[in-house]
This record gives sequence, C-alpha cells and structure tokens, in this order.
Amino acid sequence: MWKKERMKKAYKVLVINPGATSTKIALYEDEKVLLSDNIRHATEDLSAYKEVIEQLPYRLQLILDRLSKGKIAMSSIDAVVGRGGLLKPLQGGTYRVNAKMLQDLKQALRGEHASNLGALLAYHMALPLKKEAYIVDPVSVDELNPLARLSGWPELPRTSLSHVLNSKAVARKVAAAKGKKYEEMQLIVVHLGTGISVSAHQKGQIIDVNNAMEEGPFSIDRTGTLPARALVQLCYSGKYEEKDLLAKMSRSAGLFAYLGTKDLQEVERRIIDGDEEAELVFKSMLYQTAKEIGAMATVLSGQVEAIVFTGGMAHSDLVIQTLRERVSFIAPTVVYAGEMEMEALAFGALRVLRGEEEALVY
Ligand SMILES: Nc1ncnc2c1ncn2[C@@H]1O[C@H](COP(=O)(O)OP(=O)(O)OP(=O)(O)O)[C@@H](O)[C@H]1O
Ligand SMILES: CCCC(=O)O
Repeated sequence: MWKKERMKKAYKVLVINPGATSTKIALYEDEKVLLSDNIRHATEDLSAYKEVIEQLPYRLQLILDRLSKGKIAMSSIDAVVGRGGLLKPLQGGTYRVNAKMLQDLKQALRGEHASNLGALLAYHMALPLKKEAYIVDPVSVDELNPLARLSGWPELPRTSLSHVLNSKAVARKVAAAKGKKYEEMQLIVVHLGTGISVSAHQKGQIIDVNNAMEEGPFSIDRTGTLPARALVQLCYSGKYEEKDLLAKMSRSAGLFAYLGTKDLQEVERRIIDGDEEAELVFKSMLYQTAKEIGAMATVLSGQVEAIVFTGGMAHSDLVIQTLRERVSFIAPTVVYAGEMEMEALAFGALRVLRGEEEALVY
C-alpha cells in the first residue's frame, strides 16, 4: 500500500483566473500551492481595450513575466486550467478546451466578460507545452428551475450567468463544516465581487440566481436590473451603438459610473472623509443586494440553512455589517471572504488528470 502511494504521480497544474480588475494565477502540485499571484490591472490599462478579447496578448505577457520571475520550469506543468466564460448553457463539471469553445469565446457569443479570456489564456499557455487546457464550472452553468426562466416575454427567457465556480466551492465548504453534503443543503450564496451573484442552492443545484450580467443589484462596474422602457428609448436615441451600450452595461456602469472608481476600499475611505454621495451609492448597492437575498429566501420557501457571503467585497466589515442588518432575520450568516476559485479550478483539473472524472466535451 505504502509502495503504491509512493509511486503515485504528482501533477502540476497552472491555474489562470481573469477577473474584471485582476488576473489571478497559481501553480498547484496536487493540492499544494507552489505559487500564487494576483496581478492587478489599473483601470487606465484596461480601458485602452474596447473589447475584452483584445486584452489577450496583454494579460498573456503579464502571466509569462510573473512565471519567469518565479523561476517556474514550464516543462514540469501537466495541464493548464482557466476560468470558464460566457459559453452556451451547460451542466457543471470540467471541460477540455476545444476549437468550438475558443470560437464562441472570441465571438463573445453571450456577451463581453473577463472570464471569456480564461480558456483562451489556458489554451495559449498549454499549446507550446503540448498539454491539455481545461475550464471548470463556467459562469454559464445553468440549473435554473423552469419556474425561474419565464420573464413574461416568450422571446426573452431568463438565463443563468453567475459566479458558479466560487459559489459552489464555498457552498461545499459550508456543508462540510456542518458535517453535511452540499446536495443536502438549502443555502443562499452571495458572491460580492466586481459583479454580484445571489444564488439559491437546493439539492446541489443553483435553482435560481440573478443573472450577474444584467439583473439584480448593481455592482462595482455593472448595472443591475434596468428600467426597461427607458432602456428601449435609450437604444433608439441614436446616442449609442449596440456594442458600446453592452460594454457600458457590463464594464463601466454600477458604482464606477457614479463614483469613478472600482476600488471599494477607496470608496470606504471617501465615506470616512464625509463624502455623502459615496455613502449613498455604497448603501444603495448593498440595499439592492439585501433585497435580492430576500427574493432568494422566497425561492427556498424560507427554508434557508445559511446565508453565505463571499467574494472580494466580503473582506469589508462595513459591507458585511450593512448586509447583516437587513438579512440576519432570514437565517444565520457565514463569511468566506475572497474566493476559492483557484482551488476549485485546480481540483477540477486534477480530478481529470487522475482519471477520477471524464473531461466533458463542449
Ligand atoms: N479588503 C477589502 N475591503 C474592501 N473591499 C475590498 C477588499 N478587497 C477587495 N475589495 C473590493 O472587492 C471588489 C471586487 O474585487 P475582486 O478582486 O474580488 O474582483 P474580481 O475578482 O475582479 O471580480 P469577480 O469576483 O466579480 O470576478 C473590488 O471593488 C475591491 O476593491
Ligand atoms: C457573469 C457572472 C460572473 C461575473 O459576474 O463576474
């Protein structure tokens, strides 16, 4: 038995997670982190690119620079895994990157989003190494209850785009801490990143969630649900091209549109300095988030075992305290600040490398 363990191959997996304001990278050897880095992108650097896809060479070079600075032997890498983007609706799991997936991402099939770069970055890193590239639980995983799909306009059904990877990883941690299986729990997971996803988890499925690209609370750089009639009028005003409007909705709206920054810590400093507008926008974003949590509590018929706060903004005591004041009556709250996406990506690729799971075909 001991001999068998000793013979087991250790796998090295490079993980790449492009977010709206950062590119996180990590190198895992099995479950162990050998290197971890968060490359922050200044708003001025990213605003030079009209479309997300145009950022590919810029982000690729930064990753290569960091790996070379960390003296990483590229030839030792067994696989590269990236965060999955706005693909077609899919079941959860680990997918091998293929030509069809890359094509859909390049065409921004379902819209512009930083995660669209995940598979592309993984592919371009893996190609010269002659290794496979993967994605895990992309944002387009769609497990909505049929009741949640109707919008009231048959041509415009609701669809699911959310922080699935982190929300499920965190939900599994909460379940494990309670000595239960994820599939047995009823949870609301509130991912507070640059985008905000409030998801209702039942029997291991996200049965409802605000589409984080276009519904629910406004977030750091995105609109939430918009007044539809006014939006239609704006579309026909001749003021904007379709592409510009879509980019504006998902990259330069939300808190950023009001305050000119995507850095919540700066907003908190402004509030301390007495900036009333900063306080209003901050409170409004959290008021709308709390309202969405209330809605998801009704999706679970009030049977909520915990409300879980996660994502970058969950590091902020002020954010958590403000939300707790409105939603603690629903269920106990738990905080898992930051995200576990890197771990979830690495483990998804490891399961395939070890033959514990088949890679799914896109
Ligand atoms: N310690 C902290 N206190 C307050 N705000 C924070 C803290 N850490 C991060 N944030 C804020 O959280 C927000 C999201 O940052 P994060 O790096 O998690 O985003 P991202 O990974 O780009 O987005 P997403 O999770 O949507 O993919 C930013 O506005 C950031 O300023
Ligand atoms: C589209 C879901 C993920 C995000 O908002 O970043």
